[in-house]
Amino acid sequence: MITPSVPTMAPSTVAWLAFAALPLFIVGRAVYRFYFHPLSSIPGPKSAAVSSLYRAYYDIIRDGEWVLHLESLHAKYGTVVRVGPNELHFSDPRAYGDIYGSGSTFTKHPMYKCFGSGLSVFGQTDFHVAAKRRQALGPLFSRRATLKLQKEIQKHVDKLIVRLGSYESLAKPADLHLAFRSVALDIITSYCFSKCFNALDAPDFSHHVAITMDATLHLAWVFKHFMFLRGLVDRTPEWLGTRLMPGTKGYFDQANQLGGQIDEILDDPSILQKGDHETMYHYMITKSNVKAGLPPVSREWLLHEGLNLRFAGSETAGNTCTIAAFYVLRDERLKQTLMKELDDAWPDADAPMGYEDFERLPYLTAVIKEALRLSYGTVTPMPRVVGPSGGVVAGLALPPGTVVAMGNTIMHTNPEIFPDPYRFAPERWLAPDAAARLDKYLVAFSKGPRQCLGTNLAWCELYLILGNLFRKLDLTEDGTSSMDDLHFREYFIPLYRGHHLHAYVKKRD
Ligand code: HEM
Repeated sequence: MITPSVPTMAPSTVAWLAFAALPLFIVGRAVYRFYFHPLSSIPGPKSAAVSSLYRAYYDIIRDGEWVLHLESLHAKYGTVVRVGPNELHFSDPRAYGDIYGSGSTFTKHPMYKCFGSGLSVFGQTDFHVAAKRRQALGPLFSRRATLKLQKEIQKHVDKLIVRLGSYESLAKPADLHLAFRSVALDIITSYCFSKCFNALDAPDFSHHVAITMDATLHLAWVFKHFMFLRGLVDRTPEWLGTRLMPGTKGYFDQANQLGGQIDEILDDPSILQKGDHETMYHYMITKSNVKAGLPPVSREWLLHEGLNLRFAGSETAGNTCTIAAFYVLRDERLKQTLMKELDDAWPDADAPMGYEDFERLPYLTAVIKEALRLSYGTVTPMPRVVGPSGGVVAGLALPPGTVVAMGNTIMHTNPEIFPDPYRFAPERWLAPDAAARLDKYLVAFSKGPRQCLGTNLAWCELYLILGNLFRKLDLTEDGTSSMDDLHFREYFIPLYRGHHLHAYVKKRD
């Protein structure tokens, strides 16, 4: 039988055709996105509607300037802006509850994988898996567990005060920003792993993990837009990775330190019984994991969880303390009011004063709330994806798959909720109706099913650090800080561009 010959094309012809079709595809897709996409009626910049490179430009080339740019977009286009081909950003406060609130079933966007801890609670995009993992790890961060481990936290706060106190005789200012990051790092590592990083021991608080974080985070935005690079780095041997991208050194250092501990525990889980207190390992290996119906724990999963807890728990708390100290030290009246409240409530500074005692102090509480408001928690609007049956945000019906977000910065600087929003004013939290009126708009820990898992621990830490600091030390800003120092690059958390806050220190009785 004779088979009819099928005309074939030379590979070079196929390549040429594909090459010629590419511009057609790009133009065709741009026309679709601009004129026919379900979001085409939503206002926004034309280039954002046609390509996600618009956002990449602000993230990577402009070095974390997206949030700054968002403000101008809302000023120009209104309360809802199309900021990407399939993405909307909102500034209407009602949107926050719809996107993140307790009734929301929107999932986290896959971009969360860019941080390299995709197996952790934080990195879980699937709603149900995340809920199970939160259930397993949650008890470690309950209020009861935090109160029980308060002594552990206090130990590191005491060390912070001693280390800062030593600057009195050195007659030079202390770098408070690094000091706060260091104490937060020590608290979180000893709380979660029972193995402290001892960052407070580093000369001038210059622990390499606290310092290298900025470089590591910069890479996250490169990975976010070019996710294949994340996979490549994860498979690259450390010696090559750190040579090609020196910014990954901090990540590898932490992964090695934590990985060593994980290996020891996986080799012999019985060593967990010898520890001083319960850690994330107790909850993930031996306790609720099984009950929650989660798969057996792996080395990689423990590593991702550990790296994430370290990150989530240290930079955020450190930044909040920096913002509190920055504003308190610039305003003598505010500083004296805070110190007087602490002196009256705690006349003998050698007597114990715990978390629950500090919680009863209205001015300190107001200072912390105001510091949370102006440090924002996360500054990148946290992207969520509308589920298969569609959704409604601030009254707007949205098709399945739409990416939606509303940044904490936008909420916290809304002048109708917080008049004169860039002024640090603890008094706004002291009005009789403030709790009912304002608390719901303080979203530094986010809201709903994916809100911060470490909220109790964070509050405890903030009370103990700031309460002890302003009761036991008299700090005077060294005269080198200015408001410009608070300009930040937005890399999920704020990375402050300016000079670190420094202060001269005197001990108080
Ligand atoms: C002042 C301190 C803190 C602030 C302002 C803060 C803020 C936040 C915010 C805004 C989120 C939501 C992120 C998102 O959805 O993309 C979050 C999530 C999270 N935080 Fe915190 N956080 C703080 C401290 C802590 C501490 C001490 C821990 C404990 C180790 C912690 C653990 C977590 C975890 C595990 C998540 C992920 C929750 C999930 O995805 O379901 N955070 N945090």
